[in-house]
Amino acid sequence: MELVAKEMEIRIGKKEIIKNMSIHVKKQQFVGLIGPNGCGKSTLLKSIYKSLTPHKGSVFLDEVDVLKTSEKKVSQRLGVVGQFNEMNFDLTVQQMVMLGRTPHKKMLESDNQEDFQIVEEALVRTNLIDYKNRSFLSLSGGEKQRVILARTIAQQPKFMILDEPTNHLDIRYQIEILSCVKSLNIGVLAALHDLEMAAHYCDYIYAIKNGEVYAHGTPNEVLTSETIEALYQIKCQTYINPVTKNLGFAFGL
Ligand SMILES: Nc1ncnc2c1ncn2[C@@H]1O[C@H](COP(=O)(O)OP(=O)(O)OP(=O)(O)O)[C@@H](O)[C@H]1O
Repeated sequence: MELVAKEMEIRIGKKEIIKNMSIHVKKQQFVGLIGPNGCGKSTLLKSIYKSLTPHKGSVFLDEVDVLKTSEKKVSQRLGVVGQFNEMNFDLTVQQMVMLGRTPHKKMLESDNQEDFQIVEEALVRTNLIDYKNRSFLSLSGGEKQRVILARTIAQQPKFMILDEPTNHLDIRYQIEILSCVKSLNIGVLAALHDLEMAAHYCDYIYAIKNGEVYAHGTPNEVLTSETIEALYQIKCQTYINPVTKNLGFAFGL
């Protein structure tokens, strides 16, 4: 699916958080949002997945007018992996992942064989099969994050939004999670802090500063020393990472 968010404006109280921002994610593209803390990445994403209502703008997933469509219909297409995954009641990992099937079900419809199969596959993809019967609340932050990804995969979305999906994850799992999402071959819009990960996984990047698009283009076009210095107010030199053979970054104040 393609995502087109046009001329978005979001105010919280009197503060203008997002100012006339437009984002386009083409079919099967992995698009990154980068930018300093507080620049508006999460706010923009929340308005796209209907957790916050923008003051102006439109969001379309193909022909679906997201802002005017019910949450259930949107979540049959759109999956979200957010930053915080706190819950007050406990479920097993399998039950948590099964919740991903909810948008596809009628009220009180029970889980069928196909649902269990889809959940099993999502657990395998996220390396969680051995955790199936563990209590969700007993998991580490990184393990919880993988369960949330598994739940989103079980939702079988046609488009995915990720808000710093690799928070809490060690380097191996950062790579595994992003590779797993990439292998789904669906449109993805992801807020990412790690620039090397962004360089490696993104087909296209929007750099955000003070609620506006500061630069956009391919990783090579956007992730230049000049742009990074201007975004984060630091010194930066780019190089080719000898291990990944990709763009690498050296930082200093
Ligand atoms: N409910 C709120 N009330 C007041 N200000 C808010 C609220 N939510 C967000 N903001 C402000 O909006 C700005 C953008 O926040 P947002 O969380 O979108 O940034 P971000 O780019 O995702 O940051 P980070 O990288 O730290 O997650 C920040 O200055 C934040 O303090």
